[in-house]
Amino acid sequence: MMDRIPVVVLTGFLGSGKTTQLNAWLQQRQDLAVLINEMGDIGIDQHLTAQSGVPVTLLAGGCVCCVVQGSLSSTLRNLFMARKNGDIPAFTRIVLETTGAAEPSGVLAPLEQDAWLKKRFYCQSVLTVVNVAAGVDSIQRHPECLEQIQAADVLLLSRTDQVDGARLVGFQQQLVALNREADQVSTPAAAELLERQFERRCRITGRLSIVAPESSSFAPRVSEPLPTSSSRHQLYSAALIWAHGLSWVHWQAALQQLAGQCGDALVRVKGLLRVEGLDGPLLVQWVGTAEPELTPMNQWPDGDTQTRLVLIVRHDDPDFVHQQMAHWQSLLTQLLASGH
Ligand SMILES: Nc1nc2c(ncn2[C@@H]2O[C@H](COP(=O)(O)OP(=O)(O)OP(=O)(O)O)[C@@H](O)[C@H]2O)c(=O)[nH]1
Repeated sequence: MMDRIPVVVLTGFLGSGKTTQLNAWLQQRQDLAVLINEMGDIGIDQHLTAQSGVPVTLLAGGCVCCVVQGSLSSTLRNLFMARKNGDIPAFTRIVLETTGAAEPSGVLAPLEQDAWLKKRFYCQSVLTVVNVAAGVDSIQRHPECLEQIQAADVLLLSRTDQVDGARLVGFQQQLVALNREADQVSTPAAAELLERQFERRCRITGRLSIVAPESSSFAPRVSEPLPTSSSRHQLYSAALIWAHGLSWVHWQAALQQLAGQCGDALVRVKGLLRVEGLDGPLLVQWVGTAEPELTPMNQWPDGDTQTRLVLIVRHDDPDFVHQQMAHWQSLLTQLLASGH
């Protein structure tokens, strides 16, 4: 059999720190190809990925574990052929950054079920980023978090800078109860991790051998059967593309309004905002109920100076996110019209 190309699955809940970890690897390694899967219809992450010269492909519009599995298969085929024909550098492995809602075994299904792909690719590892500051609450609230932790070969602990030592140790023990086989490593993890092989996965024809949790106290509160549509997660996204800009102060007020509208349902916001007086966009990174992080960027990553923002909520009504976005957009229009 020809040498197969390893695929490393980088997963972790929304906003846990996947792109941040990926960027750290891209600064050290030129021999990767990267696939970035985003839930929303517009991609933000590919603009935040270091300009490293490695091939980066965006799979937008849904989760690779269910909605865009077909796109994953065709993208892997295209990458294989482009590499073979010398159209792109001869990468040694693929890093697949999933959406924060992905179920890792669903992500791997095309690699196991498609005979053509199976001959050419294999899953080398599942690396799961866990936001230590969000802690147990996040695991209890979001069933995806638990699935991702249990599927991991290695747990990459992010935001260790935001918790004290005792809390970190306590949380690590709780993670052992959920997946006792996975090593725990703080981010940014060294790039050597990308080489590590995990025997149990290869032996069982690439299938995940999920480690059963010892403790039931982490059982997710939402325990509905998992349908295969995009609604399986009760996580829904809406995107805004807006040609206009506002002052920084008005953007802050508008973001507060968005938080008020969505309440506890708000899970993740990220975007590039056009701000009057700034050459580049204002990068918004907002995870759960924490304060939004607003960072001015020197320049627009792709020359497109429109405001772009993705909102992700957890709600049982799929229309909720669109209603909130429509409501918010009318607020933005009012702010614009008010002449601020
Ligand atoms: N303080 C701190 N912030 C972090 C750390 N890791 C990530 N962040 C911040 O957390 C936010 C989200 O990080 P990302 O790397 O974009 O998270 P992600 O998992 O790729 O997000 P999604 O793709 O939306 O699921 C960003 O503002 C990061 O700067 C960390 O270890 N410490």
